[in-house]
Amino acid sequence: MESTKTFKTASIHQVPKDGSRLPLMEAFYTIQGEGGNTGTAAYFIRLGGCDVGCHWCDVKESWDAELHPLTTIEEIVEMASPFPGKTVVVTGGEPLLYNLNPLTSQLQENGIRTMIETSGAYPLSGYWDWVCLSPKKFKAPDASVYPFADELKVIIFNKSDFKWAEEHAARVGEHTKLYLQPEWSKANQLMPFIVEYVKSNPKWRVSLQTHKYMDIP
Ligand SMILES: C[S@@+](CC[C@H](N)C(=O)[O-])C[C@H]1O[C@@H](n2cnc3c(N)ncnc32)[C@H](O)[C@@H]1O
Ligand SMILES: Nc1nc2[nH]cc(C(=O)O)c2c(=O)[nH]1
Ligand code: SF4
Ligand SMILES: [Mg+2]
Repeated sequence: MESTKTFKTASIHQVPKDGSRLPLMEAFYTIQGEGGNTGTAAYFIRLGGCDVGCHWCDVKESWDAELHPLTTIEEIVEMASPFPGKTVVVTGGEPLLYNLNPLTSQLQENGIRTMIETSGAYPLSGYWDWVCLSPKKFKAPDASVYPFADELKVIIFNKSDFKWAEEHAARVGEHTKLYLQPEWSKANQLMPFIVEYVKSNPKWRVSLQTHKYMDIP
């Protein structure tokens, strides 16, 4: 089964507020590499557009929404439907820039579980089976998003980030799974500190970007 697809459409656009078309950067069937669902098959839908500006972002090509073709949600759902994993991860870019209600309701109507990767910088839209909240210093999460987080995944870039991680952990629900994930370019250097932190603070778990070690998308 083909796992990637390229698109050709106009590039300058305004994303409609009704969520009927979304700027699609790429979509691919792979293994969820991070967080609580690591190791499970999922179809990733990567939407273009992000104004958070993390200097270590591993997908800066996503930031400019206008580079990514507006695609109807019918087309997106049709592309996702054949894959046996029956799970979609909506990511970006920052997917909460957009109204995700129509996309997620159509996915769920087609028997597909819906998961999101978000910084939480904007209020939640969409109907979700799993919410991964990954807060950022550069644009704090909207307060309304914390209660919906199934997992909190904090990126550790330097040692002061552990304290910052605890501030966010204090804001999520008691059933939210807590993950510390090393920033990729500093992972080797940071791992010993993350390991010691989790050993001393066992409410946290380690999350690695396992897809990068597996050399898959
Ligand atoms: C590219 S972001 C897109 C979704 C959303 N904008 C967000 O930040 O959650 C997907 C995930 O990758 C993480 N991530 C991005 N760059 C990373 C890096 N250099 N090292 C480790 N994790 C990274 C983010 O924190 C987020 O959990
Ligand atoms: N395999 C794989 N797992 C992922 N988990 C979160 C990702 C993301 O970029 O949102 C991601 C990704 O890009 N690839
Ligand atoms: S919020 Fe996500 S997509 Fe946006 S810059 Fe940060 S890591 Fe990249
Ligand atoms: Mg990624």
